[in-house]
Amino acid sequence: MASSEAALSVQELIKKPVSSVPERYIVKLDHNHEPSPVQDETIPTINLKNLIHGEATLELQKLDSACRDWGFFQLVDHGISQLVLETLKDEIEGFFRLPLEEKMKYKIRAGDVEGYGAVIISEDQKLDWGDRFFMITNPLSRRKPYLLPELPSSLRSILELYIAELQNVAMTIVGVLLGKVLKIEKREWEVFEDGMQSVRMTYYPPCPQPDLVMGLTAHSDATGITFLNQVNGVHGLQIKKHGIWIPVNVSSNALVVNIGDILEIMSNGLYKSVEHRATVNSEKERISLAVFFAPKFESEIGPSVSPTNPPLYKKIQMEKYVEDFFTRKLNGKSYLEHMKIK
Ligand SMILES: O=C(O)CCC(=O)C(=O)O
Ligand SMILES: [Fe+2]
Repeated sequence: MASSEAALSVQELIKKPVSSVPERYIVKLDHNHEPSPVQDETIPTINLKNLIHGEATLELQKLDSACRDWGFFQLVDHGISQLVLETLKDEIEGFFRLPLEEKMKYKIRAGDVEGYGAVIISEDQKLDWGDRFFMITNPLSRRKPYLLPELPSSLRSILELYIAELQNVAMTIVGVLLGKVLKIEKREWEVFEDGMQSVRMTYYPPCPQPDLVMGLTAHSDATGITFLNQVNGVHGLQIKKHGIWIPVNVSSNALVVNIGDILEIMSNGLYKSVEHRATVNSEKERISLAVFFAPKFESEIGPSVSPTNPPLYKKIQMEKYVEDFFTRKLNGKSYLEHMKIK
């Protein structure tokens, strides 16, 4: 196997028993070894059914404070059936079990960020302990013909069903947050309808020295709102609160939802796009599926402001924003910093 291929797949790397982690994956981490009073805290739970039907006002207040204080919540009663979630799990597990040659058909091509594998910018770059598959799924015109359309058909159909259902859930939540709570005019947030949608599937193999590596480097999501499905129920996600990394424990079948940079911008800083990262463990593989929603490429993104609420962020064309973002490496919240009016 050529060295560039070895770098593409941690799953391949650990097929031969390894007792120590190769240098390229070793990173200095601020694991919180000291007990901290906030470590017992956990992200709020929001019930989608209640948000729509039941005690909507109470649930709406909970959602509003979750997005202000945490930037994260777990969503239950989201309406996505057990059957869909189980089929999705089987299909994604099956995909990562395919031989490397099969997965390499989808490998990231030079200069691109979509496809299977790691985005390698330099030879001395540290690598995450995880194999990723990232692709844009909407608008249809942006789908790379050799990615989603070429996936095994059973995986493709369940993914398409899942992302179509999530699109509705995302629209409901964006409508509640920006429309009902923040009273932003519909024309400003309906840009999420038929907007940019992308998907990242990640396979994190068990690691002999999990404290030396990172499954996914700390970052905030550049998009609007993200739905994370812990496909095989293994935990590993951590979020940064008051400078401390807090592990996120999710109930089974709940989806983790988080505010991305664009919703932080549109809410003029009221809702927080919080840094998060994925850790790995020595026993169990972990699989996650993140679906990202953002405004249409033709729209302009910027904060909704009033005379008493002056803008804290710049305005930018969505097309330009995506282009700028994809040319940078994931690095904390650096891109959002660049959008701030100083
Ligand atoms: O796998 C995870 O838990 C986190 C994934 C994530 O944050 C991302 O794909 O942006
Ligand atoms: Fe993320």
